[in-house]
Amino acid sequence: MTEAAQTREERATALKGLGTARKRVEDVRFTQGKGNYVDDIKLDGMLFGDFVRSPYAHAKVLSINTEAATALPGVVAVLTAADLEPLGLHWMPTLAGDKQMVLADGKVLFQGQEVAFVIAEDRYIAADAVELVEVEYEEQPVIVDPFKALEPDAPVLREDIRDQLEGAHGPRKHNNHIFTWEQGDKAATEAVLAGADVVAEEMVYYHRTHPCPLETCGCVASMDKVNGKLTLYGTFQAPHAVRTVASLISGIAEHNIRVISPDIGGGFGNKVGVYPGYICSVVASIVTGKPVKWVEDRIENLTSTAFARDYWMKGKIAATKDGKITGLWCHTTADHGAFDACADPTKFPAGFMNICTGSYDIPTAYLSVDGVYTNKAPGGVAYRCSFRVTEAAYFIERMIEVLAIKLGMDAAELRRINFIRADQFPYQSALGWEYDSGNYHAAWEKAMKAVDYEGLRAEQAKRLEDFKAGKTRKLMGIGLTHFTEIVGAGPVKNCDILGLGMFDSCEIRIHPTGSAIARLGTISQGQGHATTFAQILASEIGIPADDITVEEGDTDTAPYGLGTYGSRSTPVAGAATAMAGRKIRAKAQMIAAYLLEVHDDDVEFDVDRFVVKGAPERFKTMKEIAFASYNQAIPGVEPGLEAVSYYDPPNMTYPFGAYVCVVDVDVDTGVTDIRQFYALDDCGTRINPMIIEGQVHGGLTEALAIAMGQEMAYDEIGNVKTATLMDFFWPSPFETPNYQTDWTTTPSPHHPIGAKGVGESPNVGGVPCFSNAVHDAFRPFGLTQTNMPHDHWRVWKVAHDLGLHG
Ligand code: PCD
Ligand SMILES: [Cu+]
Repeated sequence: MTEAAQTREERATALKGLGTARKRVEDVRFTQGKGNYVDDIKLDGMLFGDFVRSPYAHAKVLSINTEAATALPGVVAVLTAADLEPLGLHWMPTLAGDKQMVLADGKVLFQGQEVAFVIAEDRYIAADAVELVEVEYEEQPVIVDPFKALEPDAPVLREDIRDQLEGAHGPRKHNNHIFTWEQGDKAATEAVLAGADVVAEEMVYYHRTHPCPLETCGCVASMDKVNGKLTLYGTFQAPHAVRTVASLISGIAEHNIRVISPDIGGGFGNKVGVYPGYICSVVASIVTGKPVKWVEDRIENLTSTAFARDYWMKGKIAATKDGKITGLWCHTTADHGAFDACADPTKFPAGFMNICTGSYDIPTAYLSVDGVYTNKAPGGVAYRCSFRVTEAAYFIERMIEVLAIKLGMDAAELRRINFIRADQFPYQSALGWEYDSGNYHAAWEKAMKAVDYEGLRAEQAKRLEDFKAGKTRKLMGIGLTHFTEIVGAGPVKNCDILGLGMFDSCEIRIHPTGSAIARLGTISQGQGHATTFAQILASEIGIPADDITVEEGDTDTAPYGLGTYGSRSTPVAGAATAMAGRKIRAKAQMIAAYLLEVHDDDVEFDVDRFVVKGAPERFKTMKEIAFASYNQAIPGVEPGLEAVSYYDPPNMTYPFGAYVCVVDVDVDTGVTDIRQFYALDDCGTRINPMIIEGQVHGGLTEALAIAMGQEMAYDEIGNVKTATLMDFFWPSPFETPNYQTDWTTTPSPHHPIGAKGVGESPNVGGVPCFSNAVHDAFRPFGLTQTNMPHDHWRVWKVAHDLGLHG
């Protein structure tokens, strides 16, 4: 037997399990253009839908005339709110407990809002017909500023809930107010602020941006009237939740709905929500009896689907004169746009913003958030961050810098003094979280050493001297960040979406010849789940990763799960995968013992086999055991080798990282040159180092985009100024710096394999790091805070306002 000749190590290597830089199995298809995306789906007789959208940000809809459009040859129907109303589908519930118009019902509330849905025989006819629909609007005053929205005489945006004093998250204090969310101890925090040696205060704005995935959102709805089954293909990050919601909204029994997320070209939170296009396509398919495809274009994606951030965070941070932080206070004004369609676990209307004490041991803290309606697109998704965690990290990492300035202290040292110490974990934060594990000081020192922090500061001082002496026009900035993420939503006890607990699942079937299929409740959008989840299993059950198929995204076959976002797949579905694997192994142990004619306890697992304790030459490989499970009648053991696990995590996981960015800023042009970026990530046990590195590169590049240019900008009458990639910054390899990646490993104590998420971390840590670098360059000239994105114009303006242009 060849297996016997191999060493233990060789056998382990052959599995390509945990820790292996295994090449992504999905890329064989993707790099050959053989992916299967929603727009690749072509069904017999398929029709195409397209939207008439509002050019105004706030207007009454006086009339809609569809005659000319309907008369165009090839047009099948034009739907308006009046057509959806009898079905009760002209409005739909949002994930945040609000409701949203599917098609304009009497008025429009943001530019790009869906007004009518044209269904035609092809995509081009549909687009032509859109132009023929005549809508009469009466413009209304527009509010794009959340502070103005709360003024006493502000126009009422949401007529439908006018004077309604109670919202989904408690009392409303104004017609444009959505909720107030409070965490922590207000009185104690205010007392600390009042008695502190030093208090630094700042308004930190995290601008509105958009996930803008390469593939826009879309779906194909196919109602089979013969068997009563609806199949819905779509770019869904949570296919099972979509099935449940579709059933609840449409009244179609859930077993008659099949939701399929095929390959997805990037999600980044954009594909978590439910959009009018999905509802309209389903209705259109039911009405016409034909499959209906709807796929957005880029402008539609940017103007109408879920945005991210738009948080105005007013902060106060208190410390002793030698820099020990004593208290943190934050009030956030959250601009949610026209409808509250924020994607957060139900009990967290501002997501996990209460992780805003960051990596620091802050004894007293208070956070309040006011959600506000404005005439902008709805959404509020976690664009590469677990539910408002990037906002929280940006806030605290800016406040630390602002405090360092006030104290006249080095910002690296200020962090060092305040980090939660390794011996304090599990750490209970003042705003209610229990951090599972961390070693911040170790990560920080490793980072400082890797970049030669002292050396960088010396170089910076020299540069400043040269600048002042007129020898250079470039300033040097050093950006620092130590972030703590919170991912893995989440424990069913406090995390649900629309009442669905946020557990996740894995089901495994081992085939007679010893290969396997694993199905999960999550869905990859490019993360490489087919590669990594097979690796978890390879280590757990001793079957090579190459012999394990991982399948996700088809609700008819996959076990129920809440999907992929918030870096939850590894913490939750990854845990389920390990647990299901352990069930397989437990059964395999019984089978092995039977075959080896010893007691169950006398065999032990050894990489890819069970061996008789003390007699390693007597063993059965997992392959042999798999076959035996189908071929032998084993007393007391059911045939077959399958297992399923539904995993409810006991806690979140708390990945963290230490980042350093070095930038050269040309004060005359505002051009910034990121000359070094060092990123140390700790995501606990590392499943696939190569995938992790790719995730970090991707997340950092999105962070670069957001910090340095990407923005959803509106003018004062609500026109979207950045609706195409001409204006919306998408970094190319040209702007993207080289990244130096590094790691430490602090396993999660409660996760079965000790892994934490990593996909979002680089964005959460990256944005403050880039931004801090730009701020740091101007620190000697008195800059404490300026708004992102730090595009060339804004940077030039900062230099100008500081008098650096002579
Ligand atoms: N320790 C560890 C961790 C992790 N990992 C890996 O890595 C990844 C990731 O993971 P995670 O962190 O867990 O995550 P997930 O859940 O899977 O995913 C999610 C994320 O992911 C990221 N990344 C990405 N990539 C790509 N390519 N694409 C995409 O889309 C994306 N997205 C983004 C986002 S945004 Mo949200 O949704 O906003 O909330 S959230 C998110 C996978 O594969 C895994 O397995 C490993 O290896 N290890
Ligand atoms: Cu977020």
